[in-house]
Amino acid sequence: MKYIEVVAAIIRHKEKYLCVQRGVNKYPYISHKYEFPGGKIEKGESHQQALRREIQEELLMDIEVKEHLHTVEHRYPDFTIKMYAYLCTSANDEYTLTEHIHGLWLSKNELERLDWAAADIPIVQGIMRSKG
Ligand SMILES: Nc1nc2c([nH]c(=O)n2[C@@H]2O[C@H](COP(=O)(O)OP(=O)(O)OP(=O)(O)O)[C@@H](O)[C@H]2O)c(=O)[nH]1
Repeated sequence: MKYIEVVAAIIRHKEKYLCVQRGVNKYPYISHKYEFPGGKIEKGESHQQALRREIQEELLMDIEVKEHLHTVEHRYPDFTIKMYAYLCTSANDEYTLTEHIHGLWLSKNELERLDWAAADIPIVQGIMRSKG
């Protein structure tokens, strides 16, 4: 079973969190799901470097990486991911989607409205339970 390590950015700006939607994918359980921006960690990269690179590529956005929030391991039918989620901040709410089909800023209690990738559900629940 393929095993991949992924970083995800929980980008918070003015009490809202940036959520992005994937387009069609060869795996139906990934297609059109919402997720946090990020991606695979490349060889030799720190989590912080991978996050800053991925967010620059996917959103043309500069972020500041803050604390580690959660690590989730999830087994999909065709691969397993280990995902490290970090709280990040941005100077403003502007982004340009280069890979995703939709993006939106939601407050904590609105997050559960979206159809999240299965691996993200524990992360979303953790954010919704968190204070502040
Ligand atoms: N970035 C990100 N990926 C997630 C999340 N949740 C989740 O299951 N994933 C999965 O983790 C993998 C992330 O790798 P990626 O973004 O580099 O995937 P990709 O297939 O677009 O990249 P590739 O074309 O280089 O293979 C994908 O299979 C994605 O579906 C999430 O919240 N953020």
